[in-house]
Amino acid sequence: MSQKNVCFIGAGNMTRSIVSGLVKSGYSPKHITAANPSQPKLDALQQDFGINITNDNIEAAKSADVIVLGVKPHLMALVGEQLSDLDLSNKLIITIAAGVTAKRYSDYFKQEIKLIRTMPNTPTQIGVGLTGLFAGDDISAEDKTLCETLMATGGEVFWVNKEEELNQVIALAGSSPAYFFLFLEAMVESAVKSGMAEVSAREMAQQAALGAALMVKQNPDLSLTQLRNNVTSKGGTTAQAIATFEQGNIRGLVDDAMTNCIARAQEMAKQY
Ligand SMILES: NC(=O)C1=CN([C@@H]2O[C@H](COP(=O)(O)OP(=O)(O)OC[C@H]3O[C@@H](n4cnc5c(N)ncnc54)[C@H](OP(=O)(O)O)[C@@H]3O)[C@@H](O)[C@H]2O)C=CC1
Ligand SMILES: O=C(O)[C@@H]1CCC=N1
Repeated sequence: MSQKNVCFIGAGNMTRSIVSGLVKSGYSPKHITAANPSQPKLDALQQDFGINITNDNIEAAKSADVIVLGVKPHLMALVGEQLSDLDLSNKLIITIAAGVTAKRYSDYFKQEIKLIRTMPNTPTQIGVGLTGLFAGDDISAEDKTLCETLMATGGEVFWVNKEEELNQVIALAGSSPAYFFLFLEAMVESAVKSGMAEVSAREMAQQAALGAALMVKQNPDLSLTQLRNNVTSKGGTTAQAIATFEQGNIRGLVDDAMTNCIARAQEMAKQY
C-alpha cells in the first residue's frame, strides 16, 4: 500500500480501533497523526502504536493526504469551521460519523471537498471489523480504492450504492457489537445470580459466542435456523430456553431496536 499521510481528527474509541487495524496490518505509524483536544487518549495512542499526536487539528490536517473525521456528529460543524481556511482540494476526507449526510460537509468546510462516508465498527481494532462505504459520483476510482484499502486493514468492507443504505449498515454492523455485548452481559449476570464466579461465566459465554459466530461464518450453506435447530434437542434444555426467548418476542424486540436505530440516524441527519 502506498503510504499516504493519514490524520485523524478526534482520538476516541473509533479512531483507536481504526489506528489499531492500520498499524497491525503494517501501515507505518510515521504516516499516521491523531489530533485531539485532551491529552490522555493521544498519549495512549502514541504509546501503543507509535503514531504522531497533536492538540492542533489544523497542524494535523495541513500535512495529511487523507483526513479521517472521528468526532461526534454534533462537533462536525465546529471541526469544519476550524479547517475551513485550509485548501482541502487535494485531500481525501473520510468521515466515520453516523447521521451526517455527505452534502452537509461542504457547508461545514465552506468549500467543495472530496468526501467518502463510512460506517466502521469497533471490531476493526482486531481485524474482524466491517466498514460500510459510500461515495458520490464525484469521487474518483483512485480515491475510492485508497479509502477501501485503508478501511480494509480493519476487516471487511462493503460499498453501498445509495447513501441511505449506510443507515442499515449502522443497525447491522456499526451499532450491533453493542447488542451482542448486551446479550453477553445478561447471560453473565444470570450465571452470577446463580452463584458462578463472574470470570468463569464470562469465559464460557464469550467462547460460546465466538464459536457460534465462527460456525455461522464457516457454514454459509447452512441456514441460521438449521444451525439453531442443530443445537435444539426436542424436549431438551435448549428448546426451553428458545421457547422463553420466543415468548418474550425476541424477534419483535430486535426488529424494534434496529428500526429505532435507523430512525435515530435519520433524525440525526436532519439535526446535523
Ligand atoms: N464507537 C463506535 O462504535 C462507532 C462510532 N462511529 C462514529 O465515530 C465518531 C466518533 O465516535 P467515538 O469514537 O465513539 O467517540 P469518542 O467520544 O470516543 O471520540 C470522539 C473524540 O473526539 C474528540 N474531540 C472532541 N472535540 C474535538 C475537536 N474539536 N477536535 C478534535 N477532536 C475532538 C474527543 O476528545 P475529548 O474526549 O478530549 O473531548 C474524543 O476523543 C462518531 O461520529 C460516531 O458516530 C462510527 C462507527 C462506530
Ligand atoms: O452510537 C453511535 O451513534 C455510533 C454509531 C455506530 C456506533 N456508534
